[in-house]
Amino acid sequence: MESSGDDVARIRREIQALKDEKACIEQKISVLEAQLQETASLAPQLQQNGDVCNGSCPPITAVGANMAHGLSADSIYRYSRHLLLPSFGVQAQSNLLKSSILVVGAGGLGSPALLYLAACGVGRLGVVDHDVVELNNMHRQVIHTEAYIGQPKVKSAAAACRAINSTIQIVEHKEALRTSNALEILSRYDIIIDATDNAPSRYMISDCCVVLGKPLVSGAALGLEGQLTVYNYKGGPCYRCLFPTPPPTTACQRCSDSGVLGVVPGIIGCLQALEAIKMASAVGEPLSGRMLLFDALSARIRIVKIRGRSVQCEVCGENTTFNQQQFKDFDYEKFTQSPLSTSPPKLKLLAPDSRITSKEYKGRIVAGEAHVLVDVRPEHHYRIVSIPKSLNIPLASLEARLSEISAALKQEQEQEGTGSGANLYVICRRGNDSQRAVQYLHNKGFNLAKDIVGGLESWVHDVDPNFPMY
Ligand SMILES: Nc1ncnc2c1ncn2[C@@H]1O[C@H](COP(=O)(O)OP(=O)(O)OP(=O)(O)O)[C@@H](O)[C@H]1O
Ligand SMILES: [Zn+2]
Repeated sequence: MESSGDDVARIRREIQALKDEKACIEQKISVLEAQLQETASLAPQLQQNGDVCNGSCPPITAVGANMAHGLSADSIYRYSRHLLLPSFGVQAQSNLLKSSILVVGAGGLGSPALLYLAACGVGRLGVVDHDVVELNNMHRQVIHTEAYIGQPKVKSAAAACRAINSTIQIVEHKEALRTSNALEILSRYDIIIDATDNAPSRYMISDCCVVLGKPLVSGAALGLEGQLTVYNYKGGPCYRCLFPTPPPTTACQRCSDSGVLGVVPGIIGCLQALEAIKMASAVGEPLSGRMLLFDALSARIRIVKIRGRSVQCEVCGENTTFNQQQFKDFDYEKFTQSPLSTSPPKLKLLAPDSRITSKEYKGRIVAGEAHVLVDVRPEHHYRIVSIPKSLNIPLASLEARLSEISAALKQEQEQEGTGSGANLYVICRRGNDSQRAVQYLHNKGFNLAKDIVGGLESWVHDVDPNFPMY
C-alpha cells in the first residue's frame, strides 16, 4: 500500500501532467485564434462583394492596412509599447522576433532573464539545465513555482515562458552543457547567456562562443553583489582574455555555501536579458570591454573599463590554434579543479578508523557513550539548526579554542565517571570541514578524534529525516 506521502506526490504529479497538457492545448488554441483573427478580417469583405475571389482580385490587406514590416495584427498589439519607443520601434521588434537566444542555467540568473526574453518576443528561446526544482530555489528562482518541485527546471521554465508568450518557440535542453554537446547546442542560437554558477561551465561556454563566433552575456551574483559583462562581441575580449588562469578553488564560492539575497541575481539576470535584447534587436551599445559591478548593501552600481582582447589569449589571441576539436578534447573540470555539476566535492582525507557514520554515531548516543560532539560550521550556520548538546567551534577558530575542547572532554569524563576517557566526534554540514578539523586535531594530540561521514546531510538522510536542512 502507498503511504499518504507517496499518494500526495503521485496526485501532485498527475495534476502537473494535466496542467502541462492544458498549457499545451491553450498554446495551440491561441495560435489558431490569431490565425482566425487574421483570416476573419478578410472574410466579411469577401461576402459583401457577393462573390468568391478567383485569385484575380487585388489582396484585400493592401487596401485595409499597410504593414510592410510583416508584423501581424496580434504582434502589433502585443508589442505596441516597444513599437511606440522611437529608439526601438518596428525595426528593432522585427529583429527580435527573428532572433534566437540561448540561456544556460535556469537558476537565479536564468529565471528573470528567461521571463523577460519570452515576454519581449525573442523568436526562438532555448534553455539548458540538467537540474530539478528544489524548495530552497524558490526565494530567487522566480520562474519556478511550488507545483514544479522535483521536476526538471527546463520543463518548469519552458511552461512559464509559454504561459507568458505562446507565439514564440521555446526549446528545452534537459541536459548539462558539456564539451560533447555544447558546440551542437550553441551553434543553433545567435546569442548566448551564461547563467551558470561554476568555473568550468564559465570557461567552457566562453571558449565555445569564441570557436563559434557568438557573443556571450555573462553574469554572476553571490551574497549581496553581482557583476555583468558581454564577451566576444565584435573583437571585444573573451572570458579567458580577462582570466587566463582559473581562480583557486577556495575562491569559487557557491550560493549553496555562501548564501545569496534573492533579488540580487534577479537584478543581474534582468540586465543580462537587456544586453541580449540590445544585441538581438541591434539597438544601443552592448556592455563589451566594460564590466558592471553591483553592490546591494551600498546601493551602488559602477561600470569599470576592462582590458580589451588579449593578443596572447590562448583561445581568441593572435597566434591561437584553438579550434572545435581542441574544444571537444579540453578537460574544463581538470583545468579549473572543480566539478561541472553543482554538487560540492566530497573530500576523503582520513583513514576509515578515523571516521564513523551518522548511524553509528546515533547508536553511541543511544548507548549513552561519554563523548563530546564538536560542530565546526560557521556560527551563523550553527544558529540555523544544530544537534543538541554539540559544541560549536568553527573551523577557522579551532586553533584558538583547543582548550575548550580539552575542558569539555574532561567535564564529560568526570560526569560519566569513565576511566577510559570521553570520545571526540566532529561534524560539519557535508563532511569536508569535519575531516580537515580532525586532521588538525590529530596533529595537536587529540588522537581519538573522529569525523562523522557526510556531516549533517547524512544525519538527515540516514538518521533523522525531520532534522531541518538548508
Ligand atoms: N554546465 C551546465 N549545464 C547546464 N546547466 C548548468 C550547468 N552548470 C550549472 N547549471 C545550472 O545553472 C543554474 C545555476 O543556478 P543557481 O546559481 O541559482 O544555483 P542552484 O544550483 O540552482 O542553487 P544552489 O546553488 O542554491 O543550490 C542551476 O540550475 C544549474 O543546474
Ligand atoms: Zn580571449
